[in-house]
Amino acid sequence: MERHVLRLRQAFRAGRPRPLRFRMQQLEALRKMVQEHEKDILAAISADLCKSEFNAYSQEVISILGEIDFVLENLAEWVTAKPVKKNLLTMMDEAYIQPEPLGVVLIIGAWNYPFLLTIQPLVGAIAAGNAVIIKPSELSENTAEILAKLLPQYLDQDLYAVINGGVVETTELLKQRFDHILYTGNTAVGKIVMEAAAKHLTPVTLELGGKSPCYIDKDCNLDIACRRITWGKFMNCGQTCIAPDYILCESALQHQIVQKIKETLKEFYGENIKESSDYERIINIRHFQRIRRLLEGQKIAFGGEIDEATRYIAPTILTDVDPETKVMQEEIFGPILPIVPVKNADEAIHFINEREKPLALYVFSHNNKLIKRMIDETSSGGVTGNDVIMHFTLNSLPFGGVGSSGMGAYHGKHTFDTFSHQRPCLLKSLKRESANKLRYPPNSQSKVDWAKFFLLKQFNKGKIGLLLLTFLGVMTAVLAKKYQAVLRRKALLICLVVYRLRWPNEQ
Ligand SMILES: NC(=O)C1=CN([C@@H]2O[C@H](COP(=O)(O)OP(=O)(O)OC[C@H]3O[C@@H](n4cnc5c(N)ncnc54)[C@H](O)[C@@H]3O)[C@@H](O)[C@H]2O)C=CC1
Ligand SMILES: CCCCCC(=O)O
Repeated sequence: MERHVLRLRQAFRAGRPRPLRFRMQQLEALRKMVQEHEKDILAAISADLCKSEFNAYSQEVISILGEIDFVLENLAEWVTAKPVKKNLLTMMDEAYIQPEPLGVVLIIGAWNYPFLLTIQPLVGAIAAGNAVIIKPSELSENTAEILAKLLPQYLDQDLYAVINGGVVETTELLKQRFDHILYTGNTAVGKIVMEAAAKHLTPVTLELGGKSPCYIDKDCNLDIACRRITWGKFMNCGQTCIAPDYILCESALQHQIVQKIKETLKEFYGENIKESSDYERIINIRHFQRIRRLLEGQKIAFGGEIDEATRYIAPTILTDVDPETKVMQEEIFGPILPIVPVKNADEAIHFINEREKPLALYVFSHNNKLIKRMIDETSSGGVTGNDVIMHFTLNSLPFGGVGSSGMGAYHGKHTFDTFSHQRPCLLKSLKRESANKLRYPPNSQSKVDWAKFFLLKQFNKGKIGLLLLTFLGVMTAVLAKKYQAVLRRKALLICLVVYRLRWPNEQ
């Protein structure tokens, strides 16, 4: 592990990933890899998740190609230094923020969208000028294998490496020093990552999980709500971090919801869901057993069929769920949809707020004020109103968690910012050294008064005042340059007179 990190750090220190042209070339090469090996990538994702190649493309590959195109279109602007507002003391200086790469960064991916959740962070890490180690999840072994095979063929091997392995290898890797770690996975491991990172004071982005609530108001378009919930809940066999984990609604709505979801499932997956090429399977036996145990003691309103041999669990809806039962105590991360009856929105807000902050919140209602109220009175990583999951697809929105659902965010420019240091730069002029006497010892009341003058907020507030002052400042500089010290004192005296007139009582 150490030699991988050392090799990348040496290449980073040599400045290799820094030039904009180089970054663009690497991103274009990454796009070329995806295009030239689309079939291999789709086959790997499909094998890992029993997923159709159509679904593998629309859920993962298309997002990566879109992300690369977006970054290539905007990167030249992102890397450019950004001038900032100045004050009177720096009026004649150069002040700006320069984004700079952090160094060698680590991306740890998860298995449920194994290509998307490793490559999307990689795009931003390359764009920001870093060297990158990727550690795909060992549970999606086919995707991990294809990444290890293809990336070195397209990207600079001294700057971008894939290290495969499970807990042992990841634990070893986490002993190394990185300049940022972006981890996607469960909250328990997120704590392990953060603990390891703390030893090196390494900043982390933790993309974790949680139980994302979905409140259905009695005043909503129930047909549309049930269609969209069905899509987001049962996509990838429920193995989506921002899938609606459970529904909160008035008890009387449950039956209609079950019926409408049942009809939608038939429309989406046909009479025999198990035979549908659009319905995936649970990733492994361990997760299959875990999810099956969540069904114990529950009232199954629809579904419930399971087949261990093929790791099939039917889309299943539970009604009148007791919040104290196991299915409501852990992230489901599977095709089980509990409905927990609440009296109204107040009770729903209370229910949500007495639990850990979720990764996503969903509210379905015709009443926009109610949606905004639920947003204002709860907290979550992100929100989609009258739909589910879709906030993930808009890369102008930072995607991430809060509290136990994670910290930090990425997507689009937010990934570039996550993997950059925003460096403040001030280039002072060597002129008007005399003005610096104000800050040099010995100090005095007069110097303090001048300091107030230059830094006093109220004075800067008035546009006229600022314009006048700028004019006087420029005049002072011009006069000082042309007529030496004599006039300079007069110019400064003029400033003082103006200041005293404007604020006669200022101490
Ligand atoms: N916020 C987000 O964007 C996403 C969050 N998730 C969350 O991830 C979870 C599902 O993924 P997991 O089963 O955790 O994926 P996983 O089992 O693949 O683990 C994720 C990564 O952590 C590593 N890992 C696992 N145990 C470890 C340990 N003890 N020490 C060091 N590294 C370890 C694995 O090698 C893997 O690379 C769910 O909670 C889901 O909500 C999943 C996808 C996206
Ligand atoms: C296509 C949506 C992918 C979202 C990543 C996740 O929630 O696991």
